[in-house]
Amino acid sequence: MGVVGLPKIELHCHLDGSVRPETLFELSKKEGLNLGVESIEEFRKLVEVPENCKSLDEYLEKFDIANKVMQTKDNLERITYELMEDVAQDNVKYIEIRFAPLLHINKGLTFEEIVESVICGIKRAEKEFDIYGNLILSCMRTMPVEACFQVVEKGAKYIGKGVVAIDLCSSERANFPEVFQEPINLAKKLGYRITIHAGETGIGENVLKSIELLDAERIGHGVYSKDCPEAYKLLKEKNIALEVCPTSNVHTKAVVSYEEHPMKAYFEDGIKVTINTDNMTVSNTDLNKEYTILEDKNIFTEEDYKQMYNYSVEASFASEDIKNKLRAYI
Ligand SMILES: O=c1[nH]cnc2c1ncn2[C@H]1C[C@H](O)[C@@H](CO)O1
Ligand SMILES: [Zn+2]
Repeated sequence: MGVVGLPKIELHCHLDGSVRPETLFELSKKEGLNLGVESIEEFRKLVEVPENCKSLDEYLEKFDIANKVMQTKDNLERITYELMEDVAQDNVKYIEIRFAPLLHINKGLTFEEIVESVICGIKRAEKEFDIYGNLILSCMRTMPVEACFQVVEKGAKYIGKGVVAIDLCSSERANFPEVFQEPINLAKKLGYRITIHAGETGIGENVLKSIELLDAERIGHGVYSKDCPEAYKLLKEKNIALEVCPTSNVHTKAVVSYEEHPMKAYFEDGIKVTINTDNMTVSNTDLNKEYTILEDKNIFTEEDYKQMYNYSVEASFASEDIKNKLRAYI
């Protein structure tokens, strides 16, 4: 579909899963991590998911090295800037980068230093490249609810100054929406937009609960929405976009193959499907690769691509001013 040259939008991209591999290798040596590898090829095997990955939980083990080096202001700023630089080369015009600030406090950085470093990286890249960026603060479902309150409360001062939304991520259990309802409802009151990872590798009911209890405006993945008719109905009625990440879904075994992914059926049924990378390094992908795979497998056409671009613009948490610029591209 010749999408490589077309403008693109990325709504679901984790910073720690998308560190430029060469930088990650360089920084891991500088930080003295003893990984027992000599070459970038060997190193890539440590940070990329293997084909035989069995589950989301196994996939999540691939973030360890990145989070060990993402513990200084300089590293956080540089990694963010380079991600924006790389995707700008791919003609991505707008990106929402997400990360979990509390994964970066291990060497004494304050919450403010962490978030401000990432925002600095975004702003520096915006000045140099033809791209805009915003930040989504992720709360880890593996951490206590109090940690989520902390992220929501401390991050609120950055709303409108780089931060746009709150997310819940990591391992998915059946009752997580009930567990995190209070801090996410508080986030809504404080002015954050809400996107939630739900129904990723199972448990379609979590999509329903994320909409009803957490007021989710977008759903991360939502692969299993079809298993919960009420959730499916609400996605349609409320125009809630799905942030689909095809290669990541194949890797986590959410689906057995691209062809078996329900994204096309959802799209044809009018659900607002958007295409994203999730983790460019862990899944060894980028937006061009995602669209090229979908074209080669005859899953989406160029017309579909344009429709999904429009869905991404409308579902983005960008200002109206930036949305207007994005609308003009296509
Ligand atoms: O696809 C995902 N589902 C759930 N959690 C994820 C996914 N990709 C990355 N994460 C987690 C691992 C990272 O350390 C964390 C913050 O970016 O988010
Ligand atoms: Zn994700």
